[in-house]
Amino acid sequence: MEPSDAGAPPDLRVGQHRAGRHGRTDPGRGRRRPAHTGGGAVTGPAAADDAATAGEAAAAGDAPAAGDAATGDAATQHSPLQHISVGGRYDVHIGPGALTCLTGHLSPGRRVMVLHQPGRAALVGEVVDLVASAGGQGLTHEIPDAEAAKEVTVLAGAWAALGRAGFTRDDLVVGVGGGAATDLAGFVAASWLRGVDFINLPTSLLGIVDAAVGGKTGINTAEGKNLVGAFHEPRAVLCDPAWMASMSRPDLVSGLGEVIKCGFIADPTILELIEADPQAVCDPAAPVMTELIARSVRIKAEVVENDLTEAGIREILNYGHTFAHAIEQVEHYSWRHGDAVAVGMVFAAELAVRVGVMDPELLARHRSVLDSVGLPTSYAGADWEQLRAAMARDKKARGATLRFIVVSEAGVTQRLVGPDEALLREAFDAVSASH
Ligand SMILES: O=C(O)C(=O)C[C@@H](O)[C@H](O)[C@H](O)COP(=O)(O)O
Ligand SMILES: [Zn+2]
Repeated sequence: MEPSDAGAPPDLRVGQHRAGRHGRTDPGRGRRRPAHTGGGAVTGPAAADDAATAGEAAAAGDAPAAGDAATGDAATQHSPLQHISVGGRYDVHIGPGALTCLTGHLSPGRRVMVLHQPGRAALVGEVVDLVASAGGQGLTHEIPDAEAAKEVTVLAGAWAALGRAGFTRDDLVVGVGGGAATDLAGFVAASWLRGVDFINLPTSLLGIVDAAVGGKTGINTAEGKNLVGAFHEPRAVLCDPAWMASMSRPDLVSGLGEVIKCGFIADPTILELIEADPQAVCDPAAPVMTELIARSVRIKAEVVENDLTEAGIREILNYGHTFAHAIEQVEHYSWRHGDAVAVGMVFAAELAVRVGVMDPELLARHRSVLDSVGLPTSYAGADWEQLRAAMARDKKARGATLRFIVVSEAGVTQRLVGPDEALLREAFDAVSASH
C-alpha cells in the first residue's frame, strides 16, 4: 500500500478490505469542510475505520470486537487471559498468568537472554526459572530505565553480553520493562546475527498498549528519537497487568496518552470510557484498565497486520508524534513519551482546525480528555525554531515536506501534507499559550 500524496485517493482506513461488510466506504465520511487550500494538502479520509471494524479484524477469536461495547466490555472484563493475534504472525497475551505463555517458546539447550530494566528481579527470576525448567539456559543483562536504555552504548553492552554467551540464531532475547526496554531489546534481537527471536514482557501501560507490539525497534541518536532501528516482529508479547502494579502515577498517566491516541484515531469508545470516569482509569487494577488495554492493542494489531513497515495505514499510529518527538529531543528525554504525545496531539488538533479539517469542539475535547487524567496540553519550554528543526527529522517527512496525521472526527483520520509554515507557527503559538 503506497501512501497517497495531495489529491490521491484515501488509503489509510483500518479494515478497508472489509469496509463493504460494514457499509462504510464513503470517501467523504468525516470531512467537516473543504480543506483550506493554503493549509497543505489533506488526503482523506486517511481514516481508521470505526473500532468495530478494527477490533473485529484484530481479535483472535476469543477477544471481543473493540467497538462492540455491549458484548465486548463484559467479555473483556471477565476473560482472565486474552490472546490477540497480530495477523496470525504472533499473539499478544494479556491477563493474569500471561507468563505461562512463554513456555511454548522454550526448549532444552535454548539460551534466553533477559534484557531488563532495574527493579524487576522477581519477574526476571520467574523467567529464568521457567527457562531452567524447560532445560534451557537463562542469562540476564540489566539496562537503564527509560530512554537512557536507548543509547548506542547500551546497545553495544547488550551485544557484548550476547557475544560472551555465545548466542546463536536458535536463541531468544526477552525484553522486560517499559517501552524503552522493549524497543532496545527488539533492536538487539534485530541486529544480532542479522536477526534472532525475541519476546516482549512489557511492565508499563505504555509498553503494553504501544511499544511492545508492532515490531518497531530502535534506539535514539543525538539528532533525534528512534532514528536508528529496524522492523522486527516479536515472537510473542506477554503482559500480566500485575506487573504494572508498581508503576508510578505519572508513568501510568503517560501511558494513557497512547491509549487516548487510539481513541482519537480509531476507537472513540476509549474516549467515552475515560470521560465517564477519569479517576478510575488512573488505577492500574481497575477493571476498565483491562478494557482500555485490550482495545488499544487491537487497534495496533490490526494496523500493523496490514502495514508493518509504515508504507501507509501505519502512519495513523503516529498521531501527535511529530511534535512529541521534537519535544522529547529538545528536552533531552526528560519528558515522558506519553506526555509529549498528549501535547503533540493538541498541536496536531490546533493545526487541523486551522486547515479546516477539525471542528473546534473536537479540539476542545482533546484538551478536556487529556487534562482530565492529568496529561499536559501545552508546552512552552523551547522556541519554535528549535522545535521546527527537530520536526524536520520526523520519519513521516518526505524531503522538506512535513506530513501529519490529523483527525476529522473521533475515529477518523486524514493525512495532511506540507501545511503552511505560518499555520504551523500559529499551532505552536496556541500550544505554547496557557489555557
Ligand atoms: O507503532 C507505530 O507505528 C507508532 O508510530 C506508535 C508510536 O506510538 C510509537 O511511539 C513509535 O515508536 C513511534 O515510532 P517512530 O517511527 O515515530 O519513531
Ligand atoms: Zn508513541
